[in-house]
Amino acid sequence: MTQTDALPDDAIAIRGLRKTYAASKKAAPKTALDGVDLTIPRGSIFGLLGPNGAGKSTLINILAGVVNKSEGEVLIWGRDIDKRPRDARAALGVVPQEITADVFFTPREALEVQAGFYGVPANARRSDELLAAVGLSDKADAYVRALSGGMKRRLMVAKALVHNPPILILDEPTAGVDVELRRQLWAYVRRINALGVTILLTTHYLEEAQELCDSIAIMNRGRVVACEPTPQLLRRLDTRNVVVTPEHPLDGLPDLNGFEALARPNGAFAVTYRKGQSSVEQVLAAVRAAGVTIADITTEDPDLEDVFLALTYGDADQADPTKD
Ligand SMILES: Nc1ncnc2c1ncn2[C@@H]1O[C@H](COP(=O)(O)OP(=O)(O)OP(=O)(O)O)[C@@H](O)[C@H]1O
Repeated sequence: MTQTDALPDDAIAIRGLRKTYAASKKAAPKTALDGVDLTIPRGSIFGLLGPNGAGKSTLINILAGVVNKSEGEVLIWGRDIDKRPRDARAALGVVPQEITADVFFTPREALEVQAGFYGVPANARRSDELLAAVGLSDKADAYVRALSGGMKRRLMVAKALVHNPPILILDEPTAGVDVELRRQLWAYVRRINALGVTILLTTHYLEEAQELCDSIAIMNRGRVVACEPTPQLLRRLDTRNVVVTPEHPLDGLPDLNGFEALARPNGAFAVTYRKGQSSVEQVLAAVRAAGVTIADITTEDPDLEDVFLALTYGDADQADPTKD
């Protein structure tokens, strides 16, 4: 980060981003990003969610300079990746998905080598500070091969920060990590964010996005289908389903005086109501008023998964994005 740049409001600003991978002998051209607009505010922990094939890796790889975009504008820390590619990339630290361990180095050496690679002068290096930030001070001189999986991941985070980038990208940081380790890693991500680093993370785990991120964008089939502050997204969850199994099979779905019924297997139907506005009692009254004798009822609280599915798979006419 150079001192002369004013702090931008947006850590990353993306407009009209498109990417079509060229056809190969075996495959037709593939549009991975289909007009993405995304703004990641400075200082945030921003989550990018989406099913396999949604375009998350393509987007991250364009930011990292590994994949060329087809169209659109990308500013990283206010720097256009077409006009100032080196400056733009210098503002990023990227932690890749796979653990890459430097088995012959100690964590401190690994950070020094990485700093050398980025041309960080010796007097500006802060290996010890970074090791402390990720909780590896007491392992500074251990062999990396002796570190646990979680420690190696934390070392990778420290390595991505050696050139003091204002933005850290974490690609699936906790894939395959157990719950305890996941929580530990989240704590380190929060700590780094508190030090002023903007975080962009991709994840398949809704729980992770919900816990960690102040804003969440959901991608599907190369587009952003939702982008909201996390509490706003969670407010969409202010609903509950009542699942009713009628005593006798119905000819069709009952008319429930304003409530909508959706068919469920085995002759049951579900009614969704907003918790603040109605109650189970009102739903059941409408069901009885429609002449339905109730054999059984259950209630369900939807979670982020339901919002996610509704947003990403809601359009039944579209092909499943996970099937190429
Ligand atoms: N090098 C490539 N050549 C051709 N098509 C590609 C290439 N890389 C990705 N794609 C296609 O682009 C689409 C988006 O893939 P991408 O990897 O960006 O999605 P993703 O959201 O990161 O998925 P995942 O969570 O599985 O990593 C997919 O249909 C994928 O098959």
